[in-house]
Amino acid sequence: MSFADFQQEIYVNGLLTGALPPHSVDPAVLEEVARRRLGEGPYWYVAGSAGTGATERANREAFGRRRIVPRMLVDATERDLGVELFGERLPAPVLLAPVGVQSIVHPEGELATARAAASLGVPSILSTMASHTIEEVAAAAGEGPRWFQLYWPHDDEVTVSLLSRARKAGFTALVVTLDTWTLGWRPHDLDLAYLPFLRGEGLAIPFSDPAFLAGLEKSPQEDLGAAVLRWAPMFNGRAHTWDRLALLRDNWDGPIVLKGIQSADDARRAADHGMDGVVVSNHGGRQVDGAIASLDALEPVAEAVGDRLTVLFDSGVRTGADVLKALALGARAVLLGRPYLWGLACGGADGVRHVLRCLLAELDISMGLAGHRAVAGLAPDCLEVR
Ligand SMILES: Cc1cc2nc3c(=O)[nH]c(=O)nc-3n(C[C@H](O)[C@H](O)[C@H](O)COP(=O)(O)O)c2cc1C
Ligand SMILES: CC(C)CC(=O)C(=O)O
Repeated sequence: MSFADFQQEIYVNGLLTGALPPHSVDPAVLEEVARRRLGEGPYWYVAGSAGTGATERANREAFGRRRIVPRMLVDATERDLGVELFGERLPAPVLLAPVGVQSIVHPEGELATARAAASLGVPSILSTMASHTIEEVAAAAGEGPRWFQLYWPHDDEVTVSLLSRARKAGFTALVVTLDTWTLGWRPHDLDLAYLPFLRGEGLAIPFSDPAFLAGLEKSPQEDLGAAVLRWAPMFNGRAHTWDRLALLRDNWDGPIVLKGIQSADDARRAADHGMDGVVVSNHGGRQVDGAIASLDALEPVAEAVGDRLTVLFDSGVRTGADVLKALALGARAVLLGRPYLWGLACGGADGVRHVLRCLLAELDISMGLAGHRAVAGLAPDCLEVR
């Protein structure tokens, strides 16, 4: 079955039973429904971005400036969206981005997300700041591909312990997020004084970690304040430096991908330091207000290191056509962020699966209509820049 069949399934269902799709196929409508279901704090925590929102808008505008140039009389009836990442064959060039504290959106949080992604063979990247433990999420993912995202603690014993747990639980690739060593200036969260972590949410992974717990006199359940006070300075407030990557290399025997790269120079340094990949990302515009659009950063990075590193992309992907554009500009695959959270809010695992199926169906159909049989054939000349 191709991803495009989802379109036919919706029409045929409607014709035969009168049933409409369970959720809108329009990401903006889904966000609006989610907004009505969520409280102000959780909604804005997910939807919000840094400062005036200029970076978040720039992310979208950069997609708008690029236009697909469809080619005719090409037989692209049969398409293969498959892609190989670090020796693993994936059915499509899409992963679910690491998103912390998903319990503020749905009680099943990362478990639901992992189940939905696994049902389509798509990797979901588990955040260090999850509402469920590494081991619980691994069990939920079953046979599905698993990647782990590290918020890198300033405590080597805790770092090594987290890596060893993730490896033991079957996570194959490590994504190290570099752009959020301290939180960006987020006006909505500040006005609502809403930060879920300070209430102990999203801390299931450190709070179940033997090396983290060893530094506490009482368990987090007995003394939440003390546990949060141990956690906060360990994870937040100070950046690591390039020389420290050796610790991760020595303690992770799979691929390591640096997330948050926006400059070709940093991408070259990543390659020089023995990394395997980068995610060109500005964290969905949540960190540096006025930063360049992530899509504008992609082509220079891909040109600089595309032959040395696996280049992934995120920030601003909303539609299948967006995925096509990012692939054409040099990404091997893209990470989807906020849209799947809206699916999670509206329908748990089914909602996340719905969002993924819509995105992949639209990608599949857009590829065919633009005359492309495989993602490997996409290149910058498939696009025109305004
Ligand atoms: C609510 C929320 C929480 C996030 N948590 C994390 C996280 O724990 N780790 C991480 O590396 N990135 C995190 N991100 C960033 C995403 O991984 C991704 O870079 C971003 O959402 C992509 O932009 P998009 O939302 O425009 O698709 C988070 C994003 C959101 C919206
Ligand atoms: C700061 C993190 C724990 C979560 C995150 O990455 C985000 O809110 O953007």
